[in-house]
Amino acid sequence: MSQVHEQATARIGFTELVALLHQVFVNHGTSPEVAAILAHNCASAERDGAHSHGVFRIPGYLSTLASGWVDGKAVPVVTDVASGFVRVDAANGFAQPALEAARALLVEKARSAGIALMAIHNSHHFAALWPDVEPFAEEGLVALSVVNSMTCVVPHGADRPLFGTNPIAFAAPRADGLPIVFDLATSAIAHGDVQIAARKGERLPPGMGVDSLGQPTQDPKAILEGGALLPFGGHKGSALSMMVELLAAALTGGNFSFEFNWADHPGARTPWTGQLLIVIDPSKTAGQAFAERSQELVRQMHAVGLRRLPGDRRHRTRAKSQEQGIEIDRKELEHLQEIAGL
Ligand SMILES: NC(=O)C1=CN([C@@H]2O[C@H](COP(=O)(O)OP(=O)(O)OC[C@H]3O[C@@H](n4cnc5c(N)ncnc54)[C@H](OP(=O)(O)O)[C@@H]3O)[C@@H](O)[C@H]2O)C=CC1
Ligand SMILES: O=C(O)C1=NCCCC1
Repeated sequence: MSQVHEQATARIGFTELVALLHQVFVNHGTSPEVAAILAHNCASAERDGAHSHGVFRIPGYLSTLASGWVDGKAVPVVTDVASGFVRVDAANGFAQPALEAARALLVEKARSAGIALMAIHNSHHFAALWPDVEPFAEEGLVALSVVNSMTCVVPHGADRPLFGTNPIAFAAPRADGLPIVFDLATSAIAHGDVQIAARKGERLPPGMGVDSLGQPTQDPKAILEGGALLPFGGHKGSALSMMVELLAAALTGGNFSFEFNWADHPGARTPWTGQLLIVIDPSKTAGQAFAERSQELVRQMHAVGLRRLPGDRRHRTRAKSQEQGIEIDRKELEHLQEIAGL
């Protein structure tokens, strides 16, 4: 006897997913302007297969909004501090609207001075970092960004967690291709991927984290329930994570990953920290040569046998999503439609 099984996944177009998420955010307390920015960011991550920061994050966004921990209607305050320095108070809102509010000024400064820095504080970053840097490289600029998160990583040589998973993202233009972009947590694995593994009942590779007794474990639940993550690459990743705390928190006026207490806001999930962006106009130092030089570097990397550049997997997934629609868990999609009121 044949059985008809419902497909486990469905496909949705990018514009449709943005519209759906926009409605979800507005229904849960954000302004339409904030909703537009978050919906685009979250749908872009899902489109590119960056699942740890795509629609998987929606329940976290919504419980955070419901808890009152973050202001979904915050209006960022932009201060033009100096020739190469923009400061943004995100006003206890999400980081991406703060970046959007100051983007034009940052680009103008980078183009006139050759380099400009944006320091965002009082902000919540709950997303992938590459969407914050990639657009700059698409307009010929080099961009670097760091953001700190919440305490869950044991510094190399220490006994207890202190750092966040603290990602670093970099983007640079190249002559004959998409910008070179990497975006990586300084922990051995992103917290989001540990949550996804726990949900799926999968074990992690060795070297990712420790249990509540500080013993190495491959059980994601043991990491999430009283355990902690390790930095990638031992003392090297630990030093980079420390740098992220200094740049994203101490330099911006934001919280260190260990400095906020969300106990009064049950359901809150987003870290209330800071973000730093540095944007460079390479034409000021290298003329038009920079994009040619970065292209040459890629050519030589391929010549020595490299098959995958950072960003290649994402761009392949993006192309497939654009052709066939974004593949998404059917139940998750139905839930989003329900909470969007459709
Ligand atoms: N907001 C926050 O506070 C935080 C956000 N995050 C986000 O979590 C996400 C995941 O981070 P993480 O798990 O470290 O990312 P990954 O380890 O999956 O990937 C890191 C980078 O390396 C590239 N890459 C991966 N494998 C290879 C390979 N075999 N060869 C060449 N390049 C490769 C990726 O490109 P590709 O994408 O093409 O695979 C990506 O640019 C990031 O977007 C990060 O911003 C993490 C921590 C905190
Ligand atoms: O995956 C991670 O690690 C994080 N993502 C969003 C913010 C907190 C940490």
